[in-house]
Amino acid sequence: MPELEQMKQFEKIIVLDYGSQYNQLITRRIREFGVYSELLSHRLSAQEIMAKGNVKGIILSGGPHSVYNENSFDIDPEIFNLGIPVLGVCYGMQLMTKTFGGVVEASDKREFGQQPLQIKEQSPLFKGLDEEELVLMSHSDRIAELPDGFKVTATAPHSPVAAFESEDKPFFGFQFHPEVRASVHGNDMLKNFVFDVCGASGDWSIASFIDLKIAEIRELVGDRKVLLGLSGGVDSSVVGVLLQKAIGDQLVCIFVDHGLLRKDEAKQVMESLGGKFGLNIIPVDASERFLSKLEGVSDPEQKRKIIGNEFVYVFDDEATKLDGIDFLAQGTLYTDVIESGTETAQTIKSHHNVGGLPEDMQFDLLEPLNTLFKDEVRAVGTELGMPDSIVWRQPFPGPGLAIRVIGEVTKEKLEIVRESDAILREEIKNAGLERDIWQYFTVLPGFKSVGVMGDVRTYDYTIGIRAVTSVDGMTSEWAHIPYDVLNKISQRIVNEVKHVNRVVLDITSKPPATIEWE
Ligand SMILES: Nc1ncnc2c1ncn2[C@@H]1O[C@H](COP(=O)(O)OP(=O)(O)OP(=O)(O)O)[C@@H](O)[C@H]1O
Ligand SMILES: O=c1[nH]c(=O)c2[nH+]cn([C@@H]3O[C@H](COP(=O)(O)O)[C@@H](O)[C@H]3O)c2[nH]1
Ligand SMILES: NC(=O)CC[C@H](N)C(=O)O
Ligand SMILES: [Mg+2]
Repeated sequence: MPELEQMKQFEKIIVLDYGSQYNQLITRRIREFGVYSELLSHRLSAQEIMAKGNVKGIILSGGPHSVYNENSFDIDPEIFNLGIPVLGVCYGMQLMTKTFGGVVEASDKREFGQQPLQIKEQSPLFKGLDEEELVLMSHSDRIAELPDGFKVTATAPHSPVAAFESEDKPFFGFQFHPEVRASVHGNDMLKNFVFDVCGASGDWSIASFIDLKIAEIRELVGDRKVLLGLSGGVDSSVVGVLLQKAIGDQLVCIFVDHGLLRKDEAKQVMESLGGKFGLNIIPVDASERFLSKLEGVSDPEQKRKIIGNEFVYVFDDEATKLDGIDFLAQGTLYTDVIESGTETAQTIKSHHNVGGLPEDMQFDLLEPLNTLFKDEVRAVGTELGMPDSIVWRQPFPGPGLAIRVIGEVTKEKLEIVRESDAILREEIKNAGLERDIWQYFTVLPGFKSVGVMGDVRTYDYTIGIRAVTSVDGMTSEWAHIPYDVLNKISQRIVNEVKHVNRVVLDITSKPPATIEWE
């Protein structure tokens, strides 16, 4: 997307990415304070950072590496000559230590989990806090020698240097992670950095995000045409309404029925988004195409890549018919990007819309939400005037039921998942739990077991129930559905869905599991 003059005026806190699991949390915490924040590659030079405009502060994230190893991620030292405050978190602090001539070494006492932090010195970052605070530690290196001109401001049981700062420059380091909830007052420390040290005033909001994106989209697209992959889910629907505001009838939406949708989904999407919002939607029935490509394939990553590719080929075909489409818009979120793997983060699973895209794609991508998390997208939708019935829909992954039939996908197995999922959804709705549970669905693990029905031996499939609570899909807990509701769901599935004789409940959080089974 083009960098607009308008964007340059907003105050910014830049987070440099050293590969931590939590680094994206730093940016969203700061955005929650009403200050724009963006996660950028640690390879950026001081000059490239300044080109973003109105940079108020820089945060160096944590990361899995050790600064004393060869080829560990480095920093442009000029960043420390910009006159801008810098906060290093964990790896970031250790990198600062190394840059200023201190010593970092492997510690014989590793620290993982909540630890008491003893605040030893006045520091603007600890304003309003107690002398002892609980913080989350996750490291195995320690600062053995302070760099010149730095002083220790806090200690922890195994970290004599748990926080430090420069005596005369606005440079700070935390060995702990202030961005996670387990650091009880971590948010206050970040706020102190952003407002008191960096002097931000808080000029950012969801409304300004929308205005800015609309301006960016207009500038980029001009009078050309955009094709949006519209699934009826929250993300692409919000992109649809945003694009319609920005470029009106230069937008065409394609809704693909890949044969992997939930019961009645196609009908509902056309009614709710085509009707009320007047989005120009072309439905495409591509089920035979997808199902034949998936035949005989059981590896989850391969399935995801086939589906991602096929989506784009369908979009290509439709674009050829329409003539003159330059952009493919998608409702990609930050979660999709990070889980698909980045320069610094591992691939957890290739989301069809990111890691599953073919290399020979004809379009330029337009993904206005790709720095946001699901709850932020919901706030954008509400701000755009979209109803709760769309904004609060549970997420449904693009690869659909294909990643809920474990292993090879067949029509028979899809039907079992589809029918059992419809029962689950109906009963969750009847119990009034729709808004309490973030996502809920059934999976078919693919093995058979023995049962007895009406005195007859059965040898049939098991259905798994997966229901989770979450804020943004990055982490989740299993939802505690009342036993009587579970009982009803189980009875109905075994009675009403052919070839199922057993129902089990998935009681793992994410991590260590993920929400979907593939
Ligand atoms: N059936 C489909 N037809 C067209 N595009 C699709 C379809 N399924 C997914 N996509 C595209 O892939 C993107 C990613 O899918 P994803 O499921 O993450 O988002 P969503 O469906 O918009 O929202 P939600 O997460 O609430 O389901 C969508 O935003 C959309 O652009
Ligand atoms: O559009 C999508 N394309 C995908 O390939 C995909 N894989 C997972 N998901 C959804 O992302 C959230 C996190 O899922 P996981 O914990 O399973 O990784 C959950 O909400 C999942 O449903 C996907 N969405
Ligand atoms: N979480 C981190 O940033 C860890 C940094 C470094 N690898 C350590 O173990 O100390
Ligand atoms: Mg979806």
